[in-house]
Amino acid sequence: MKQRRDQIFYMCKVNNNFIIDATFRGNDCRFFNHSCRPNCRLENWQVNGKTRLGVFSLQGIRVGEPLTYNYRYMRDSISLALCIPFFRDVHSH
Ligand SMILES: C[S@@+](CC[C@H](N)C(=O)[O-])C[C@H]1O[C@@H](n2cnc3c(N)ncnc32)[C@H](O)[C@@H]1O
Repeated sequence: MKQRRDQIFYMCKVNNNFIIDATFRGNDCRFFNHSCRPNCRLENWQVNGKTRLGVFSLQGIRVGEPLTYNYRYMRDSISLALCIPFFRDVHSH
């Protein structure tokens, strides 16, 4: 993927041993964008020994408003991932 220089990245790192790759297939969660001031949060649960991810809203969300959570890591922009204050308003949706 790095070699193809894909601009849109659909990887979600659950932990050091588990990465979900939704590049070619996935549910609607693959379309959540990053924000330093997100309207949702991602939770990692262990249910009957299996890892489950859940996305929960943090506030009321209007129809048409982009759904976001804090990726904490993004391949293509360290500043966006770390939510450095100077860049925060520039990059956040
Ligand atoms: C999991 S996808 C999110 C859905 C994607 N926006 C789409 O239209 O399919 C992650 C990619 O979306 C883009 N993206 C996500 N959040 C962004 C943001 N706050 N600002 C700019 N691009 C963002 C980046 O290209 C990133 O690699």
